[in-house]
Amino acid sequence: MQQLQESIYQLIVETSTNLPKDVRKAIRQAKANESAGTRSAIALETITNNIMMAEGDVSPICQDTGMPTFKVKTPVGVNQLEIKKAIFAAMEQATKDGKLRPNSVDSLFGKNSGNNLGPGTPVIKFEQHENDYIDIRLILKGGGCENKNIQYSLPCELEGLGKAGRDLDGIRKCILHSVYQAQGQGCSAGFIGVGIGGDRTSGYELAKDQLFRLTDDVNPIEELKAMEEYILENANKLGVGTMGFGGETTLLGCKIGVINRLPASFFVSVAYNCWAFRRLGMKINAESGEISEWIYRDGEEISFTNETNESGEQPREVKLVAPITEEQIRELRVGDVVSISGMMYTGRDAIHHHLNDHDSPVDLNGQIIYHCGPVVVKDTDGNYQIKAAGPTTSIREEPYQGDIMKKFGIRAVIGKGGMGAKTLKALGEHGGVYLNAIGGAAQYYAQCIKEVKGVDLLEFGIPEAMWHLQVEDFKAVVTMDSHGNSLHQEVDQDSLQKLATMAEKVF
Ligand SMILES: O=C(O)C[C@H](O)C(=O)O
Ligand code: SF4
Repeated sequence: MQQLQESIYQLIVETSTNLPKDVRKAIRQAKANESAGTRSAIALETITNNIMMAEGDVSPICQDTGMPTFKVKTPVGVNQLEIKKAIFAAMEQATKDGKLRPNSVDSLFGKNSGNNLGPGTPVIKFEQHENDYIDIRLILKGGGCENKNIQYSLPCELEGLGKAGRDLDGIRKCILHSVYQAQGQGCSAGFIGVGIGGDRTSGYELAKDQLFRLTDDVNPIEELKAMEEYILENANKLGVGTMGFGGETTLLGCKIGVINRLPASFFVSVAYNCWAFRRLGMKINAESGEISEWIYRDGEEISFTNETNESGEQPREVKLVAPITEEQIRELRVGDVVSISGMMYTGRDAIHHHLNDHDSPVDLNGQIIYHCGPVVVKDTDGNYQIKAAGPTTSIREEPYQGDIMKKFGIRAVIGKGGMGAKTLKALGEHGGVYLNAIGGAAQYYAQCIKEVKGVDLLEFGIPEAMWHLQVEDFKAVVTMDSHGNSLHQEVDQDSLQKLATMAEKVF
């Protein structure tokens, strides 16, 4: 049991900190395809640096270590309850060690269990197999990309593509649409797993199962092989690009599976996974609990160190230190890069909900709010250490953001994926700016955080508390300015037009 727990702990740590080779390969290709100096190229540079930093420091690639999902195959006769116990204990340890963020939240009362255990967490699926070893695979899929999963019920009418019928071409349209609707919000470029058929539950299950396939495997069903190739090629013509910045690569992988359906139902379910596609596996000796082999680790080592693009024209870089004045904000334009030093305050879902009808625990006048739920541990001296701190998807705060900026005099918000029309209007009225940080680059940003100066509302749990952070040279891109410009709106409209050129029947 102790050895089994130790092996599973290794699996968790490696999955969270060391991106698999096939995923790295796809990212390396995306980087090679991007022209030097573009926003997407710069974002990919940060992403690849982040991947290397996470591996080197054995720290989470992304602060959102997701919904841990274990798929376990055991020889007949192995005690599955023992395995479950070992998984729970290993999860708890990995959370304590800052390799996982406490991510299990009571849905009714909002309390974070603090140890990643609770009703429904983690997800563990058992099966038996004829082999004599335990095959255990783990995927850590974050909440932001999970929110971009989508399920279609055919026939249906799709934006840009028109009617999608109960046939291969209808399926093609759904899959293309799924990539379009994700935009940059699930930290594109992403990977998709698609499930055709089943009921609503088994359809999604099948879609997620596809994420356990290697990115370069070949679909044994001829039609699906052709579909996977078609989608990968054509989704990359949408121009959403890394983080939704526009660019050459929008999709890094597409895997499609099929099961039977009911006569009345025809579901196409899509599981969207961000570039931080964390999945690993191992074979464990059923007697001793020792690791006998890693899965998803074959092949050449993939690093990015020598791949640095020669930079083309560099965007304008503006230094910001809070408190920021309205005049400073009005000077910023979409496309500018800002480098922030000084203070910023984290605030995500619970904080925005709270600030809507409460006072702020700190004076936010002229300040910067960072949409971020970090991984935090206390060191031996009792000081908080930020272990991972990338941005979270900002659009969830759309109902609140504009009002809260005006109410407290906040001048800048940092997040990812962009915000909507209401916030854009408020930025213009109030003199505010939206800054896009690179999603998933949790090590890169953690390194910019020099000190935790304080924390408020810790009762909301570590990811949801308001952390007072002192930062140095924290870089982000202006993607929505106070003059009515939004890069996100532009990329969305442009990609919708491109999607519409793909309406004609192909399959
Ligand atoms: O919860 C987070 O920190 C990020 C989340 O995965 C997101 O993409 O919004
Ligand atoms: S922040 Fe981005 S990279 Fe991290 S889990 Fe969310 S979608 Fe994935």
